[in-house]
Amino acid sequence: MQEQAAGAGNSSSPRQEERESSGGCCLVRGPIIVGAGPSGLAVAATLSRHAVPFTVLERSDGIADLWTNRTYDRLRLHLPKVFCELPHVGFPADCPTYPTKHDFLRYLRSYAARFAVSPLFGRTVTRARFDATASLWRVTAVSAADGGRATEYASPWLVVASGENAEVVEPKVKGRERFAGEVLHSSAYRSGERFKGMRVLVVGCGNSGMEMCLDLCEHGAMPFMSVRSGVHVLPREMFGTSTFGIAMKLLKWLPIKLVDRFLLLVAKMVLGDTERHGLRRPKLGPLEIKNVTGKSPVLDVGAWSLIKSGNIRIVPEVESFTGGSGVRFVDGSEMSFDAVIFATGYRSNVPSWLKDGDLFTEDGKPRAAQEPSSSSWRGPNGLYCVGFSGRGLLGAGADALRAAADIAGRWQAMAAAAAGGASKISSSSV
Ligand SMILES: Cc1cc2nc3c(=O)[nH]c(=O)nc-3n(C[C@H](O)[C@H](O)[C@H](O)COP(=O)(O)OP(=O)(O)OC[C@H]3O[C@@H](n4cnc5c(N)ncnc54)[C@H](O)[C@@H]3O)c2cc1C
Ligand SMILES: NC(=O)C1=CN([C@@H]2O[C@H](COP(=O)(O)OP(=O)(O)OC[C@H]3O[C@@H](n4cnc5c(N)ncnc54)[C@H](OP(=O)(O)O)[C@@H]3O)[C@@H](O)[C@H]2O)C=CC1
Ligand SMILES: O=C(O)C(=O)Cc1c[nH]c2ccccc12
Repeated sequence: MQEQAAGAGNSSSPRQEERESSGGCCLVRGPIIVGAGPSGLAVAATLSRHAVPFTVLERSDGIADLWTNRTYDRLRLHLPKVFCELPHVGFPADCPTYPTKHDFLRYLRSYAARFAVSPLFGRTVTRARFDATASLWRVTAVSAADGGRATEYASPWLVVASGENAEVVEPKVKGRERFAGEVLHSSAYRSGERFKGMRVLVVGCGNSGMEMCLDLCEHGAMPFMSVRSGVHVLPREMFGTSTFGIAMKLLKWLPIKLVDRFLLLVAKMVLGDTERHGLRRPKLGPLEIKNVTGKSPVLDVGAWSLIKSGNIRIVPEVESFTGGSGVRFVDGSEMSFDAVIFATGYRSNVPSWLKDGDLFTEDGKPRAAQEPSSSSWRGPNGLYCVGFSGRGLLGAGADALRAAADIAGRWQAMAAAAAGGASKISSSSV
């Protein structure tokens, strides 16, 4: 049966044609791309420039689900826009240096429209395996709107672009079911407005935890931030320019350890000693730890001064919920809260559906991240990974360019071989 494309214009798009093959499987033209976030869009756009067709499968009902449905209202990119551009198109000149999430979404929508990327929405990829006999990736996607109907798509190339933040991470804390107040993950937090006057425990001190505490304060709530192992806090800007931009420039000339020492020296001058206020700094420097473990430094947008002034209070790691509004910490102390927000991060979901290829560890990280000599963007048998290098949007764009160029080379070689075969047939039949 011919699979009907869900997104408007998809079935009519020559780039995303699907061809029926036997056994209820759609053999698609060009690669299958899993995910229509910034990474998936960047690969699709670059393929489009190489005149290679593609099929994008996206579980949500629109592009960039993370940015559309799983982020808070006050979110802005914390790197300047020049470091967050996707390949081929910059942000508009009138867009602020640190675009809001709405600016970013506008940019992504216009990017998708410009390159005629029309994903098949509502398709959750649940399985992908390489069929060595047919030399094809067989990708199963389930459509909730269609009563959970599963469709198999097949292609010689599979691009994994489902993101490092596909699923929420929430620790299983003892006694959670006995907590009387609301418990939510940062991905479900929109604004501090409805927490006005409430004592809110925010678990985690990454960028999400910090920015939510700031937002809660600004909305008249009383935030407490639970810290397990500490974090590097850096000012978002140093000497009037972005800290990230300065770091990138210095890295061209200096080793990472030296750049880290410089960043920490300036951070100490600007922010003071964070350890004195309960935020221990990790042993590795801010850039090195990002490289080695993926842990992001906090780029401060205002929370730090509220920690210093005591408006955001630091508390230890949570041990258990004690019933009612009580929470016990690992140092044995107890406090009561009206709500708890887990700002405990995200993980990729690739290991749950990618059944072949040795590119990912069991916890969803590209193996190459542990082996710096190997590349994380290409795996065996026509498998590609975009957006898993732990280097944000800039890294995703670089992966996309490499993956699309590699696929385009193979696509063109196949097309040339097919044309050669066809001309042989036609000349022999004349
Ligand atoms: C709050 C927040 C702020 C951030 N800010 C910045 C920033 O300022 N600068 C920066 O460089 N980076 C930032 N990041 C990092 C972020 O990872 C990137 O900005 C960007 O979203 C990565 O794009 P992506 O396409 O790889 O992943 P995502 O944006 O997560 O997109 C992946 C897409 O794949 C879909 N998907 C997942 N699983 C499946 C499946 N099984 N089947 C089908 N579809 C699937 C998802 O629905 C989603 O639409 C931020 C992250 C967060 C959480
Ligand atoms: N404005 C922006 O651009 C923003 C960007 N981001 C980015 O989004 C990504 C995700 O950020 P974020 O959501 O903050 O997640 P992170 O993974 O960066 O931080 C998670 C936090 O939760 C803590 N944590 C995790 N598990 C547990 C546990 N079991 N018990 C106690 N604490 C725990 C971690 O502590 P520990 O270190 O001890 O594991 C850490 O402090 C990052 O790349 C970040 O930079 C996020 C928000 C805003
Ligand atoms: O927001 C993030 O965590 C990102 O992935 C962006 C990013 C990539 N490399 C960095 C180094 C320092 C701070 C942020 C980033």
